Amino acid sequence: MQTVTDAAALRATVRGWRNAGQNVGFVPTMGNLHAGHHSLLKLARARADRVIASVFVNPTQFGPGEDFERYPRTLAQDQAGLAEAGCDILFAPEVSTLYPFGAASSVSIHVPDLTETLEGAHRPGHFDGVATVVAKLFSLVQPDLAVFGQKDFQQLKVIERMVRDLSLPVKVMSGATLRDEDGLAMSSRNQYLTAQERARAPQIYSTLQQTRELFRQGHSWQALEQAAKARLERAGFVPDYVAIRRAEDLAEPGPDEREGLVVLVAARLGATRLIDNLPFD
Ligand SMILES: Nc1ncnc2c1ncn2[C@@H]1O[C@H](COP(=O)(O)OP(=O)(O)OP(=O)(O)O)[C@@H](O)[C@H]1O
Ligand SMILES: CC(C)(CO)[C@@H](O)C(=O)[O-]
Ligand code: BAL
Repeated sequence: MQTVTDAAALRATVRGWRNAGQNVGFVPTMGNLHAGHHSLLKLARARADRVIASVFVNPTQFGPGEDFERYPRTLAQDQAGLAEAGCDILFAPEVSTLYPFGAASSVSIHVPDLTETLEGAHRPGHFDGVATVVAKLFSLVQPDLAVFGQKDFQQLKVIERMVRDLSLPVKVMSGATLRDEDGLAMSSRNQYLTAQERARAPQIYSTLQQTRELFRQGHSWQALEQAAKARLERAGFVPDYVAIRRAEDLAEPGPDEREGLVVLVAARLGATRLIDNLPFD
């Protein structure tokens, strides 16, 4: 596996592959890779002749006071894991490659509606940063398909919407959320948890599961949101939201709507903010 930092070198290699009739799969990440990322790579590998992963801690998707500085950067370890997982190129650009005019002066992509709620409401500007950097990465890598995790459910919807609205020639695919044995969704941020917090963290997933079970038994989604929030608070979390939404567009369901819903949560445990979700169908 080659590690490439230079955009022209990346383009030249991709052009060579294309001339040889090979298609390209892409897995964008912020690094500190775990089995969840590797599962996305495997999906790309199964559907593309060549696979590129990117590692880039994107400054424009972090708000003031968020963890941009302390976000774990483990490039050597990531390289080893990606090579083993059958990645052809690791693209690890400098900030100046993605933001030639500086991050603050970048062209910015705003996906309306979908980004005004949930993560977007609690992390203002976050999805502008995500949409912008993903569009830039797509432009540099020019993949035929790109794979994103369902763990970042709203992010997946935002990217699908951007790709469709801008007619980008990329097929967006998604991979299921990989979890530790006790149910905690794998995430680079889990390592911020103290041992005591780590022991409590699986209650996010058990709360999602209980919410789905009670929904299937006929409880109303409004009552279940309140119950799940209270349960998390009792367990020592500070929830930003627990929301039952339409999976398709993240809109609030109608009072009697029972199909195609998903429960999404973001909650703080000490200094760590965790997100997770569970589709009801
Ligand atoms: N547990 C997981 N299972 C499957 N995909 C995942 C998982 N965690 C992250 N991903 C996906 O991997 C891609 C890169 O995500 P990212 O590098 O932010 O990883 P992360 O571990 O979620 O980090 P963070 O803690 O910052 O959210 C995204 O498409 C994300 O949805
Ligand atoms: C898609 C992404 C790589 C853009 O920086 C990031 O938001 C992530 O890792 O999910
Ligand atoms: N995995 C989503 C990226 C972020 O939280 O910034």
